[in-house]
Amino acid sequence: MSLRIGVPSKGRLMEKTFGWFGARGVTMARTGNDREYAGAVDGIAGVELVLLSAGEIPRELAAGRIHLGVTGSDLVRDKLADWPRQVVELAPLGFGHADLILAVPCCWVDVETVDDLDAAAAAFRRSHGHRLRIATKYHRLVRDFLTAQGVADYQLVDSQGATEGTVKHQTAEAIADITSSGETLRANHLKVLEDGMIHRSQAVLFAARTAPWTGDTETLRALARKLGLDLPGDLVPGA
Ligand SMILES: Nc1ncnc2c1ncn2[C@@H]1O[C@H](COP(=O)(O)OP(=O)(O)OP(=O)(O)O)[C@@H](O)[C@H]1O
Ligand SMILES: O=P(O)(O)OC[C@H]1O[C@H](OP(=O)(O)OP(=O)(O)O)[C@H](O)[C@@H]1O
Repeated sequence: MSLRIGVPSKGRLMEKTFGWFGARGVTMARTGNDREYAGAVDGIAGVELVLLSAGEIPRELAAGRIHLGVTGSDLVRDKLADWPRQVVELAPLGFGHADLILAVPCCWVDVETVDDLDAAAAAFRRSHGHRLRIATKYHRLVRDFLTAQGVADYQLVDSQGATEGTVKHQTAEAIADITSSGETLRANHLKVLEDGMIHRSQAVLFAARTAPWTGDTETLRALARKLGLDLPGDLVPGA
């Protein structure tokens, strides 16, 4: 058996993950040609690198097909129901920062807070005959946030990309999406609600509660020592 660790297969998340492990004596690299999703780990025995889409890592952890995985804290919370039952956060990695926010058109001068949005949503339904539409790919996080704020008079519209454009294209009235520099929001004439912060995300090293740890306990202990991590007592009995 080997301990399988899932890492984003491309872009900044992959490079920064390689950097984080490399700084702790665990060298990760892609192998083969540019398009081949194969990887290798040096500096510790018994660890297998699995290159995956960041969005699929939560599901692979929950299924126990990988033991450890690096992905955004937003993706784990959105893709897994009751995520703390399925995975454990071993370490925040200090990169991949992005805020999941709720935003409305800048020209909605009376809407600055979630309460204002609630009032606007009720008025919108009365005048348009259908619920105000919020475009997002983060369905679970947005629903949970709005439920906690007592907002119910809306509908979610699925948007898997270019979400800020949905308002201009009239497929939604508001959006919930990731922002980092704020450039895309500004360019699309959208403003973040004052209390519209849904989740502050960053890349996190997660461990799967359901992975078959038996046989990999030694490797896990050695890796945790190398990375300077404390393992939660209930993750692997005896580790
Ligand atoms: N500016 C940003 N834009 C989008 N995602 C960002 C940004 N900054 C950090 N992130 C984080 O990166 C992660 C998304 O990564 P990525 O887009 O590679 O995933 P993905 O959608 O699964 O990719 P793909 O399916 O194309 O492989 C999320 O956790 C997100 O919070
Ligand atoms: O605040 P900013 O620095 O402008 O970044 C935010 C934008 O970046 C992401 O989009 P991405 O480029 O990943 O494309 P997408 O629209 O396909 O998700 C995100 O969905 C926002 O649209």
